[in-house]
Amino acid sequence: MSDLLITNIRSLVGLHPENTLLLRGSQMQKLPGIENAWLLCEGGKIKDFGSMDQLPDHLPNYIVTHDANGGFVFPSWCDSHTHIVFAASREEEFVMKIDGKSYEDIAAAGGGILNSARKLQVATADDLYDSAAQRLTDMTRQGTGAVEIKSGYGLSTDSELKMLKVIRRLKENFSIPIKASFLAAHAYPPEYKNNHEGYIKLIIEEMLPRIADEGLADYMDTFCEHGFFSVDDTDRLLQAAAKYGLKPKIHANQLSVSGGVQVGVKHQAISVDHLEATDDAAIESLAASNTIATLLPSCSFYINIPFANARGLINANIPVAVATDYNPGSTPSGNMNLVVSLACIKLRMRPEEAINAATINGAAAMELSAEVGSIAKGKKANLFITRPMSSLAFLPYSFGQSQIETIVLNGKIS
Ligand SMILES: N=CN[C@@H](CCC(=O)O)C(=O)O
Ligand SMILES: [Zn+2]
Repeated sequence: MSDLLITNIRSLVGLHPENTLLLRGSQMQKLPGIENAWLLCEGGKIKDFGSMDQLPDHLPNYIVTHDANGGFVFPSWCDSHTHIVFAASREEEFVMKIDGKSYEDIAAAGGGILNSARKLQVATADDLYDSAAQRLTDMTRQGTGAVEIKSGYGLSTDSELKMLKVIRRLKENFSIPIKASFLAAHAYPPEYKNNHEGYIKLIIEEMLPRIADEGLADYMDTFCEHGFFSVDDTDRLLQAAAKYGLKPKIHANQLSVSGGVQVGVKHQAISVDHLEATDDAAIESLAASNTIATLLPSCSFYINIPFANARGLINANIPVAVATDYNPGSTPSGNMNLVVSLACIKLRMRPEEAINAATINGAAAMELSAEVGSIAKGKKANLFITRPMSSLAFLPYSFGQSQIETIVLNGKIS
């Protein structure tokens, strides 16, 4: 692996001290950096960095030099909430939404998650792998360097295992860190419409042991929402998952105040995600915990639901992450640059806060912040270099347009 020296960096961004693994509340305002910098990658890791007036003059000649030419260098985005394994797009629902149907109307009409499940159940593992690999490649080209991927469109033992095995193949074939979450509790399949207990039992007694046995998941997820999985269902599922060492990362308070935040906190969830409908009780419960609030502003944008109360969460000293929620129904986009812009525009996060939420806190929401999410010696050299920009704020300001010029993964220009 040839080593890489990046020179003439206008600003090297995200230099948190090596022991910083998570930023809470007001800590998120700080995004330390070095102006006019260089950065050296060795063996796939960040070896050293400094200011251009202290550039080491005797570097071995096997080092490849890349002139950033006044661009900024950022740690890669860490996208901690995605559903990128799916069989087909759902643009017919997009048109229904334009015609005024809500997310719940579409789900009640057999669309939504059940629509994706029907298509996934008949798809081959190879086709699922190929389309997910294409999505993941596109995401890395847009600056993402670590990702979490959920099951949840299988809704049967065989199909959930099929999805998780596709995620395992992605882990094997991509060089970026990938975490897998088990989300069979995403919707009740039609055959269990009137037998919720039967489906919960199927998850607990049949799916979980097999998934744990084959080491197919890192986390347990549930869609804790009225009309989907109740607080009691979630409580039982998270308790069962804990027996197999699967920590929770759950969907909570997306469409209504569901109690999902509190049940997640009760089970020491790594993160509770969505929170578009969060109330004071949810904020209080998070403030007294180590659980991360992961906000998904491109989902709010796309399905026209309220944006999460990021300011309330940050003011309560809660760690906030942002992620894409890339899925075929509520968010058909894996673009973290857009997420960061929406975090500023719609969640009223300052650029520094939004960038921290999309890097170090996103990494923490996958328990990866010792490895990625900031520029620190010894961390994986997953970064991107922008075009020359007038300031840091130009990145989210220029929404919908990518400023990224060069991607570096494992210390190599890719
Ligand atoms: N809300 C639950 N799951 C996804 C949407 C899934 C779908 O509509 O296919 C989400 O995070 O938005
Ligand atoms: Zn989701």
